[in-house]
Amino acid sequence: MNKASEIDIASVTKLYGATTAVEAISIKIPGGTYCCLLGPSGCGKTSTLRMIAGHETITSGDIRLGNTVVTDLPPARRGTAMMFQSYALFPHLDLVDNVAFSLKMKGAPKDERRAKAMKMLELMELQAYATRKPAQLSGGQQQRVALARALITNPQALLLDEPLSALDPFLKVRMRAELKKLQASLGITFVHVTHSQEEAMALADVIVVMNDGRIEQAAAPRQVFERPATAFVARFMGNHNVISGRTVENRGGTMTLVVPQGGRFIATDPTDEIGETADLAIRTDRVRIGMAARDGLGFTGTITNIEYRGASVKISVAGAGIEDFIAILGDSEFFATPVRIGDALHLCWNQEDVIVLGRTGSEFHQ
Ligand SMILES: Nc1ncnc2c1ncn2[C@@H]1O[C@H](COP(=O)(O)OP(=O)(O)OP(=O)(O)O)[C@@H](O)[C@H]1O
Repeated sequence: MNKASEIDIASVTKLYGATTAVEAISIKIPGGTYCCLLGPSGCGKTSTLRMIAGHETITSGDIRLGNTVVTDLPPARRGTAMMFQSYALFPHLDLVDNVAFSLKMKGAPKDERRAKAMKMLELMELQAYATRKPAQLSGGQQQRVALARALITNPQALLLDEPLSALDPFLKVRMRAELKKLQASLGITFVHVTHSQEEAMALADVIVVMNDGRIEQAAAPRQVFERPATAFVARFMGNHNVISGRTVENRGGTMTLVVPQGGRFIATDPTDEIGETADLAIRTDRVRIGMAARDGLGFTGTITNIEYRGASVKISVAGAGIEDFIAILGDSEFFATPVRIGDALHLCWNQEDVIVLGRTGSEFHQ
């Protein structure tokens, strides 16, 4: 295999007529990284992937792979390979011919391309099915054929467009582990488009969260989850409450206080300097029930819903101008003192569990 190459996306914009699909995004994906482009439908993930592959023209900006600016190169000359959502296998060809297809296009002799295709099928543990047609395989096996077909060109980067979406949930989790293993053993860069937070968290070294054609945050999964940069990222990653609050300067430094609309300051000191309003995130599993601790922040509301989830219980509370605030409690904690819908409940959390969020994605730092 080739040495893994960095992918440098520099101020890349994609317009389709009047529609801005991707707006001046910049990111460097280090060589050998498993990178997931994550975001809701229409945020520009696929357009970004297709521009890296060369299947879509770049309106402005440049893409570099290793030392080569590939902006104007055709797909076959970029050193990338693409695996499509639908696998795009040829139904009338057997597995060997499917896998060998791109070598045939390049004019490789028949013996050579069949030998290489067999090697790729062996890598994917499909050698026993070499003479079958794609329709005679399971979904997971078809996916491995598509991988073999993409990897036969010895790419520096493999580009995967929602590669797991056609699989049932059980197979999805299994193939996810296989993709991760494959990337680690090949050592090449994988760029994987997904709208599933869970998939991105499980696979990626770097998650690029996109929204409305822009990058909201690009960081390791743990950082994206524990330190979401914006309200969008916190909401999209899930398991966070996003509320409005104010930073307050006091003698001990900056402190963040929650100011529910129409409610009151909590744990504030009259001498404190009230700062700007900001969005705050509080992880749902960091919320506790009961009286506020001395430095504890919180509010009292009414329980609007309770969902049993096995190991945990999800409690929704509304009050103090906050419409829907979620607390996830361990099952034993919940059942020790069970509460019911309609009960009043005090929720609290610690100062160090408050994350101050940036306003827009423009504050993106690598
Ligand atoms: N060929 C096209 N012509 C016109 N508009 C397009 C075209 N392809 C994409 N778009 C628009 O560009 C925006 C970004 O689309 P893109 O497919 O990149 O998003 P996505 O995040 O991959 O979405 P999905 O998850 O639904 O595939 C959308 O508003 C989409 O409607």
